Amino acid sequence: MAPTVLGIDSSTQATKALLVDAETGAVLEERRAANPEGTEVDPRAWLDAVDEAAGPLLERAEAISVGGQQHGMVLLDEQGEVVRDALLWNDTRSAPQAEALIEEMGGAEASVEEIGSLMVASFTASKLRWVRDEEPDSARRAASVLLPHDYVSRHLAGGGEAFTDRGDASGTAYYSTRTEEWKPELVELALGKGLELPRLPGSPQEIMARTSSGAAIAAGTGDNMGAALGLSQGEGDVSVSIGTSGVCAMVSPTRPNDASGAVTGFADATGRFLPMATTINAARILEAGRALLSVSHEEMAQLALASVPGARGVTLLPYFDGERTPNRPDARATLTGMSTATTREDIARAYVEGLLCSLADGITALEDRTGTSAATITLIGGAARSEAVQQLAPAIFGRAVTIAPAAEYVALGAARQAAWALSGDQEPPAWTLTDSRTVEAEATPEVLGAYRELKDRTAEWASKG
Ligand SMILES: Nc1ncnc2c1ncn2[C@@H]1O[C@H](COP(=O)(O)OP(=O)(O)O)[C@@H](O)[C@H]1O
Ligand SMILES: O=C(CO)[C@@H](O)[C@H](O)COP(=O)(O)O
Repeated sequence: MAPTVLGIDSSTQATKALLVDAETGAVLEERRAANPEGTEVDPRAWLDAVDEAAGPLLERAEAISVGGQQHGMVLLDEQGEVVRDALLWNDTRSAPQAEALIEEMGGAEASVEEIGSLMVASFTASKLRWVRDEEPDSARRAASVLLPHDYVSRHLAGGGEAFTDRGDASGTAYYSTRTEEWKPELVELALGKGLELPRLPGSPQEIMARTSSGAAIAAGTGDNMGAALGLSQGEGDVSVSIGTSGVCAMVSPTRPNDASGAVTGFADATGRFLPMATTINAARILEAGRALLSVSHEEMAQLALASVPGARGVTLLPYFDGERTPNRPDARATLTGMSTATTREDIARAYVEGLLCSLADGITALEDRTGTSAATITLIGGAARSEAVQQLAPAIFGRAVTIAPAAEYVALGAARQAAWALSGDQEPPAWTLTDSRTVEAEATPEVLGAYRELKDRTAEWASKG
């Protein structure tokens, strides 16, 4: 019988666990548990969630791996106890600290040279600087810093030395994607003192630890790197994930280099790179629309599809919770173009179009900055289940879109990494995705045009204060 492996996704809204056949990638069982709301979270809640979701499956797995939301700052003291709540990727309070660090590093180009990306409030280093500035007691007590997936992996190993991987490390802003090493001097720059950092693997398929019952634990990775593995993406393939965050990611053989900050230059979990354009607002745009209209997901989709392209002049710039791409941490959403004839259908349509236009800008930025046209574009994530998103994406992106069958691709990617560690092979196991379908539609460039016009106009307002 083929061995079974366990892939875990500790993402912003939930922890998901998949028990998977290591040879074929077939999902044998799936469980989930909710993670706490908010951008500042007690990380011990993720351990309860992983116990609930993955606990009953652990004994059946020969290898395990954890994908997790990127960038979150988990600060621990000398005894390994939590110093303060984790600040998550979507917590924008450290925006001034990110600006200060860019300046201290020598400017935008120097930031990209050192860490592969332009520093923003999402990155762990800017959160460390915020702690230095605002909570000197926490800074004094802190002895080590972990990412969410490292913290969960260490729990499954029953404690001991923490470990991570190059993919998730590349989102900290104290790791060099050029030399593939930690940059402890950047931790010191950010926090005013050094911290212990998790061990990095020698190879992507290294077994980093074992559970108490002897199952191998792989290095794990950031959730977006996990999704690329779960989709078995090749070079030039683009995934568009619509979860809490909106992520356009392309697997690339070359180290990205974008000082504008539109595209971050992360590493992937296999030895390649994963340039990404990431938004803070994504699935929750539709949640906000649903709340406003008091409808279910399905009704929201049907309302949106009952309107017309451009929502009869209504345009949404969906920066509800501040935004990261473009870098407008203090922004709020703007809805324009309403008349007394505007209907519920038009509002629903504007919300779906606003979401898709922000992702279309992400795809354009990725293609521009990498100089590579997307070979394929695959939609994944919770809100990719929306019928309206599926039908309107090809019109707004102006090209064919692949709809992957609804599945937890981050957890599947973690399972693939676990199977890889178990086999010790040079390459991850070849798992094939079945049941993907391609959707096409007539392009509606005028919708993206209206969105971009509003985006430019509000940038002017922002710069005028
Ligand atoms: N049919 C649907 N239509 C629109 N949004 C949906 C649908 N099903 C789930 N979602 C949204 O997907 C989001 C969760 O997506 P997911 O990719 O699991 O997020 P994360 O990985 O950030 O925890 C939730 O905000 C939920 O409302
Ligand atoms: O900050 C980023 C990527 O840089 C986010 O994509 C987080 O990794 C959270 O992802 P989800 O929970 O939305 O999947």
